[in-house]
Amino acid sequence: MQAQLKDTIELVPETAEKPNMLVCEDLRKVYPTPKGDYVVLDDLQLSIRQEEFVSIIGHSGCGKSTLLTMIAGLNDISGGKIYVDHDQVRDAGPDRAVVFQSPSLLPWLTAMQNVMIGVKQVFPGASRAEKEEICKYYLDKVGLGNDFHKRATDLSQGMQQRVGIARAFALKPKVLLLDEPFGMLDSLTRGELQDVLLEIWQKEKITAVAITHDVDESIFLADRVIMMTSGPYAKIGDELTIPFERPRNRKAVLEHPEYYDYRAYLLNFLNH
Ligand SMILES: Nc1ncnc2c1ncn2[C@@H]1O[C@H](COP(=O)(O)OP(=O)(O)OP(=O)(O)O)[C@@H](O)[C@H]1O
Repeated sequence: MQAQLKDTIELVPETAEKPNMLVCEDLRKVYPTPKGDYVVLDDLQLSIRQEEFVSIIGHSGCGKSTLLTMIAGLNDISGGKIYVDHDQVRDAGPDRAVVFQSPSLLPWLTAMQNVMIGVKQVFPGASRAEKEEICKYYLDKVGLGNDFHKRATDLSQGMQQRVGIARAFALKPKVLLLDEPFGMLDSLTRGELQDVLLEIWQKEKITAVAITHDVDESIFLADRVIMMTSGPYAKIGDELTIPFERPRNRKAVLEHPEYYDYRAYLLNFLNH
């Protein structure tokens, strides 16, 4: 299989059984710099189905985080439109939860209190017991069932990122946005957290978009890998559907006869 750069990636028309959850239309981002305007993204088209898990790969600096933060409503859009569940994105909102590389927990608060901050905002009408139930449920799911009351500062980096994942899912968002979520972790912890993420995602079926530099991770997580061209004027260059059955088993994925073809296709894209 040879990776070939497509001229344009068109928006895929949605269907009744697979409606779009996230759409980027003619998206453009320009950063003003002392040397003049820098056009990071231009004419970018992307549509992601409800319950789909998409990975985004591309060279460093091509604009992946810019795209994700624009979807999150944390970064102004210079042109085009973004829709989540058919509503136009104008600023940040609880329908989009973000997991960054560093979870940025409040260090003096416990794991539970850190998750509770968002839960209080999203479920203001729920009783204290109900809110605690939500926090405990997701902390338990990420493997912190015995660590609710540990302060963030006393948690390892991997445990802190587990809290970050619990915090994001606890908001019950429509779209989960992950920006290199495991980039700072050792490979063993990284693998463990990929499994944790997929296990909860499998249950919740929240539409998810994950940026990663790791080709193997992009395949393991996603139903579709989106490849971004290098900037400036970056756009979606190609995409690859990953048809492996779910729930995914790492060993089965690695042993799948087509695994190395997919891997080679993605590496070939990145090397050109
Ligand atoms: N606030 C800003 N002002 C000016 N230029 C910026 C700003 N933020 C990002 N850039 C530039 O925009 C380009 C895209 O940055 P971005 O962080 O989105 O890329 P990326 O693909 O996520 O990179 P990486 O993979 O290294 O994290 C880079 O050239 C970066 O230097």
